[in-house]
Amino acid sequence: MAGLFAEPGQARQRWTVRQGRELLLLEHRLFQAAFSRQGAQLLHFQPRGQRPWLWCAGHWPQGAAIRGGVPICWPWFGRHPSESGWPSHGWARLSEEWQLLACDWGEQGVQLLWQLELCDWTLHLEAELGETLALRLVTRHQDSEPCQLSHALHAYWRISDVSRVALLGLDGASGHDLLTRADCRQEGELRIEDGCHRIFRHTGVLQLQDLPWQRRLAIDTRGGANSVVWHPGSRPLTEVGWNESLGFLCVEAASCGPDSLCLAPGEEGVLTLRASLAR
Ligand SMILES: O=P(O)(O)OC[C@H]1O[C@@H](O)[C@H](O)[C@@H](O)[C@@H]1O
Repeated sequence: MAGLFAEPGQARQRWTVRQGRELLLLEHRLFQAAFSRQGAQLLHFQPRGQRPWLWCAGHWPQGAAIRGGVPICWPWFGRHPSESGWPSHGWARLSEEWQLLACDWGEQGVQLLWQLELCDWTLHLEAELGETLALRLVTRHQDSEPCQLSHALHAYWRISDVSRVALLGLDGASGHDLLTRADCRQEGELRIEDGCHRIFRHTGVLQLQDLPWQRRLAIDTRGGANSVVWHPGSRPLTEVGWNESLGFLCVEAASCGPDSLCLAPGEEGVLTLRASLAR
């Protein structure tokens, strides 16, 4: 996101266009942040005096999802359960139809409300940015029948080097390892050797410890059913260089797989993700 905030005297909130995407830039006394309208995706968040908390790829392919920040996976996570041609992780992160309904400034931060209406569905993303970061995704539908939903806030956390960080708070948690296709149980801290894709049936306040950067982020995945940890390891990612991919680890809040939701008419599906600097 280098250069986005470089112009002196700019407004504290403004729209700009980068790589064909409409971006909302926020310049608050406590932080800088950027959202793309596509996907209502928080791409950048940096409290003053700190390193950025979120990683984002330098190149954003046209007509595809932006890899980085906090993509919203919705209304399904991963592959669609029955439609093999439908896009991975759903439509929300591809849509440019998101509307910004509110952006309220205060001394302690900014509260934003984004909305996407799609067929019978209404999706809201509530964001509270200040010294900490909080995202809340709320799904409603108007169908007369129950609807299936899986979703994730697929955050790409920026780190010094994926081989040098540890994720704490999952000791004893069980889940499913999608790389080995076997159930798994975490013992002690989680370190990434060559890739990771585990869906834990556990949520909590996880600590992403980054010793080279002397930083520990507390990532709160409570509010969903799962914590997901993903890194591609040596598997190449389209248009992301090898060195670039060492700089993130995805730690996500989700409800997916066997923990997907079945929303009765009028029922809301809610997912939250919060982060703060651990003291
Ligand atoms: O590559 P995408 O569609 O942005 O999703 C990110 C990753 O999400 C994970 O859940 C998938 O298992 C990976 O295969 C995928 O690469």
